[in-house]
Amino acid sequence: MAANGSLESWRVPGQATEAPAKRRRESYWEERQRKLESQAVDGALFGALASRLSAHDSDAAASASIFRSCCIYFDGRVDVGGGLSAYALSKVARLHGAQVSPMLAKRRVTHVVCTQLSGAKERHALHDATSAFACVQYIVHPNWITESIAAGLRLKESQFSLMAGISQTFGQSIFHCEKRKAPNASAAQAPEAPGEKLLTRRVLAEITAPLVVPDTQNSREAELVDLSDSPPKPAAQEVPATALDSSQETELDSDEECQNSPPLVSERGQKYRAFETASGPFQRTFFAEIARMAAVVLRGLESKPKLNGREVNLVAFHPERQRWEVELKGEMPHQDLFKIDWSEDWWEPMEGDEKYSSLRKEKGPTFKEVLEQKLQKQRLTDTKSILVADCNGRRVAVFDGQGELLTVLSGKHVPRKVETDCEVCQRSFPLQFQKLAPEGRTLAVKPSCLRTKEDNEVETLRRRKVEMTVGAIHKKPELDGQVGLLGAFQGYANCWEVMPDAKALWDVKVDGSPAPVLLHSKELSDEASGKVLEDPVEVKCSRPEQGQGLFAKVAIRQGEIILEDEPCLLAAFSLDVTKLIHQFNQLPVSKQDGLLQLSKGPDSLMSLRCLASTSLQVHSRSDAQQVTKDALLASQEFRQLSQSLQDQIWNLMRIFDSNALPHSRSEGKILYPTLARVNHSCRPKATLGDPQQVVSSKTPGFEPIDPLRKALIAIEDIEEGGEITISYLSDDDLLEPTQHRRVKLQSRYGFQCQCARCLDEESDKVLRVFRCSCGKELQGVGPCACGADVSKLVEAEQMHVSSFANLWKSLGHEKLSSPDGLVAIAEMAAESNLAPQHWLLCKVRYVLSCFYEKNHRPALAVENLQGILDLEEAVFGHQSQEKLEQRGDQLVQKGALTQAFDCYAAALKALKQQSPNNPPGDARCDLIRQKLRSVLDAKKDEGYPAN
Ligand SMILES: C[S@@+](CC[C@H](N)C(=O)[O-])C[C@H]1O[C@@H](n2cnc3c(N)ncnc32)[C@H](O)[C@@H]1O
Repeated sequence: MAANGSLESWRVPGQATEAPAKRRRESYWEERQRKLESQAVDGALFGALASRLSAHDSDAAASASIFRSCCIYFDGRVDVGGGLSAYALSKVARLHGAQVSPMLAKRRVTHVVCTQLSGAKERHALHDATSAFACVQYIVHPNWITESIAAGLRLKESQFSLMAGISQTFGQSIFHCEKRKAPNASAAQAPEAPGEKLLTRRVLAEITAPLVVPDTQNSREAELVDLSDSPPKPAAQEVPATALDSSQETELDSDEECQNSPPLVSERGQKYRAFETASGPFQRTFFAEIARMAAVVLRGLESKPKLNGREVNLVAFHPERQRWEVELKGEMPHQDLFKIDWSEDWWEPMEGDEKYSSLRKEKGPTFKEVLEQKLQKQRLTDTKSILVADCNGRRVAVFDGQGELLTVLSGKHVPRKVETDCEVCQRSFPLQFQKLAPEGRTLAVKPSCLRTKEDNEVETLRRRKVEMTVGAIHKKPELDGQVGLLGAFQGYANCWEVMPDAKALWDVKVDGSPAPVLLHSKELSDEASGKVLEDPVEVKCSRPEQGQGLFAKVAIRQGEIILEDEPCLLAAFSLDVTKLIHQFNQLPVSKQDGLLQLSKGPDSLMSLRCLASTSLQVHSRSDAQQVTKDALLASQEFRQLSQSLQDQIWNLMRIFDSNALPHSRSEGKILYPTLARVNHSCRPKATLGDPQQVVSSKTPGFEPIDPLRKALIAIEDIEEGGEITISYLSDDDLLEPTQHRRVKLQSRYGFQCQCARCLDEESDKVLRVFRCSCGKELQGVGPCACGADVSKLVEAEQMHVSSFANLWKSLGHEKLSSPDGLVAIAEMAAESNLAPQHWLLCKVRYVLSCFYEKNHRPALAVENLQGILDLEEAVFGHQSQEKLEQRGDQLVQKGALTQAFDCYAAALKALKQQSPNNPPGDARCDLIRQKLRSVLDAKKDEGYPAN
């Protein structure tokens, strides 16, 4: 086991290979790169090797720069056929100025050294060769290194290129320049994907051949494409080859074939070069922008014949699919101001393109400024609306009403809402999107496309309808234009669940259940006000003694599900430390950081019973003992860790111990990151629930709902800004006076409760009700008008409380075999001036009630239950659904069906008031309804009318 100072290094053997989150992976590779770079190259050893390769003493200074600016990645075994190993090659290459990368890092690795390409790698390389964003320049044989060293200079890669070898199998040398030059030969075999906007390879050839370079070999343009009314055409051959920029010239310089190829030049003066294969039909690799506004007419489409004759703009060529993206002309909705554009992740403005240079600048004109300028210039009239098209949230294209591109903006300049002061268009343009006609461009755009519709019946945010317009969600175009209801707020992820609404306007079913979609609050806006929805809660400082807490940012109604939280750590009560740390290590760094901020509680574990692990033998405590760090230190393995690692592990255990919650579907405890911020109150505003409704999804793009998520439900109205609290104690414990509650909280959770109820000195009055010997009722301990000695009342109270506690300890609730002990306490308490509504009497009688119910003495059960129901009413202002239901059951046993019916009805009402939307409540409601029905049936048998 590593003894360094990082939790990450402390992994469970055999589990470390599980796929870590992306950021972990990055940091892993960064770490490896750092280590690699910090390893010194043994100059004597590898210098000697280099000398042997070059057969003469190389000039150290000159040879050190042979591979300067090369970053090499060794792919697979390179010593096939008796060559040097990747290890030795990397050392000599580094000795000669190269950098070596442990992974094929994008835009970093310049040379991949390998002896052969597998089919997959070959396809990848071919794809790269046609991509505008190829990351590797050369794929070379290891001899390139050894022979360069032997020659004392960096030899031309083309002599060692594996791609050149492949190109020969095509009968023509098409891959002289490894980077960005070849058509995607392998993609010809790629399956044809369906899609409205992607045309087949045949049509691609039909479109491109006449458009850019007349193809003398395959002159089919006349029958295939009619360009007569398709302005503007890119002036493909008008700009001389000398206009090539220097970087491209460098790439092309050694390549005769490339120099002979005519360069393609866009309207904006950007330079591209087309390459061709001898074997395939004449085709070209365009970068997106050259084709962007090029217009052609479609001919010969078989799959979509009705599009034949339509004018389209070419948008981009996807070499891997051999398809063009095209834009159908004339589809821009003129009345509606907005239009969807493409998601073109691989489009970027070219270096040196003045028109687009501002897009990359940190500072520059804002979208509003540019738009205003453009609008002024254009002198738009009312009949000329503007169109704002979104490119996947990264760029916004602004068109005038005629479809002319006015400007394109990206990054910071893309606002959510555009406001213009323009004379003509004094309007604001929220960047929302409209669905185009079916053949229109409807590619996925960012999920910023949701808006809410005012729902008159239900005012709360939660119940608003959300309309998803075009391309609302990546990968889920089937939801476009559908309507759903906002579901639960997901605390940690800051997401709302968008659930299908009651009218089932969504047709999205997963495993027979509607699938939820997670969207950030900021992706949902109110149609009426244009306001982006706010998160309903925030974590902020509570009272100083309580640390942080969860607060309502909007008013929350009783019964609302405030949020649902996903589990992030899970452990059995018998905590396996190693597993806990392993789980922690698997979390994304941001989540780890969040967890480490949580409150740690006392410096001992309060709820975890025992520590056990295969690799960390730390054993248990008796139930009464608390686990301290010393228990861990008893383990030799733990002692071997560095001090800081020991502290981190101990802290993590404390955090888990003081924040984890039980779940009805789990045997252990679970840490919920947002719920861990909810403080305790003895008069709680909310409660926790385990949602029953579990949706598992096998549909790509849909996340299944985690069955272990936990809901936070308001049990009272919570005003905006109010703290949301729950009770860490049971309902029965809450019916005890402050001192008792505080002792319990201290012993179970290690804190002194500072809730409003505990701080209110008067709050116990309602629980401690005495009857003075003069017959007067006293609320709380205070002098009676009759002058009687009240200290006797307090003494008597203490005595009865401790005898009840002792009896309870010795028997336990379940083991009660006779009511005698309890009856004795109740009688004595009543004699010593405790009023019937005193909390102790109510509690004693409640236990008696349970006993009698179990022993089929319903009349006594009913009689003894009433006290605690009254006490609940007095303390909380309502009776608990559980006890009402229990009373209903007892009354049924007693045969008092009418009263039982009333009780069940009250229980149902209490439950619905508490949680009208609560999934667990639904199941409980059903149960009570069933009971109500059976009471009705029984009453019918008795001859009562069913209503
Ligand atoms: C689950 S955490 C609640 C969030 C915590 N306040 C925080 O800052 O992360 C439980 C801890 O919060 C504090 N706490 C919660 N309710 C409290 C209360 N009513 N009075 C005092 N401290 C409280 C205690 O320190 C307790 O160990």
